[in-house]
Amino acid sequence: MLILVGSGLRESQLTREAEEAIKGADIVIVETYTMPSSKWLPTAVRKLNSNVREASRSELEELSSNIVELAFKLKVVLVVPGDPLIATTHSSLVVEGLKRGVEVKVVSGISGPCSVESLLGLHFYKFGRTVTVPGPWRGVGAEEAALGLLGNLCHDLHTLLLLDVSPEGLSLSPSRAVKELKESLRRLIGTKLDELMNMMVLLVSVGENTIVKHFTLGNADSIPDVDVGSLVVPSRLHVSEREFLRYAYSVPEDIMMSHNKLLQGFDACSAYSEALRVMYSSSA
Ligand SMILES: C[S@@+](CC[C@H](N)C(=O)[O-])C[C@H]1O[C@@H](n2cnc3c(N)ncnc32)[C@H](O)[C@@H]1O
Repeated sequence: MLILVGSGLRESQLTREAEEAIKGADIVIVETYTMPSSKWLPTAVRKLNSNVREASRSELEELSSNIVELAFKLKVVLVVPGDPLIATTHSSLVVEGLKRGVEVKVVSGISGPCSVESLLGLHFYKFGRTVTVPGPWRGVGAEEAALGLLGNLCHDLHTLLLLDVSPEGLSLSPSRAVKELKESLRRLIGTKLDELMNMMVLLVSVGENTIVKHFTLGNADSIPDVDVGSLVVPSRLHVSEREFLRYAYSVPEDIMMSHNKLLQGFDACSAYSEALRVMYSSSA
């Protein structure tokens, strides 16, 4: 049997179901490479089971057919930070197991990206496509992320931007992510980017002490660095969303009102079509 277990974001978020699965496993594999802030995880898992192996990305990729093989005879548990299937590639392991007739179970965990959306108090139904800002180690620009953002703005939807994690397990810094995003937006929409410089961006790092900082696209120099974080560009904020941000995170009302005014006047759909045209013609 193969069980994918989500650990949540810290030890106190390990569910009873997760603990039982880990305790009852013949072998436990732990990966921490998808989340830079999960260094606590192997120690927490070893408190519940002594047969624990830590796997890097390449080890896990190499091991994946062995994992499925082992799961025919043994109870194999793969522990993943957050939720095991949100913004990770582990669904291929589930499919591989099912294809080969192995019993597969998934134990959900509290997820970083989901917690970001939840804790901001923004309307869940108003989130559009989630994108990842790639790190310099990928050797590609952030055009895909920029397109996703413009498409969401065109549809009046919020955008969650995840920060890429390097093969060594380091997160792209928020200020570098904004720099990459601006460079890509400039390539795609040229001077229309100037109209977005006062657009509000939120940096969110969910933890025991959740951090929410607001800044503008044009003024991202003072953003703090965090171990793990996400950026959110809200679409036009509803009054209930503004109240939440104001009372929970002290985001000033005048900043949110000028953000709304800016988006009201910005023709996001024409910027989006221009960006698509640039992308399309440069890749043709
Ligand atoms: C590849 S995703 C993995 C998500 C994981 N499977 C989960 O469910 O939490 C990792 C990205 O999610 C975002 N993220 C994860 N945990 C976070 C947290 N505690 N606060 C803010 N963003 C977080 C960051 O952008 C991070 O680079």
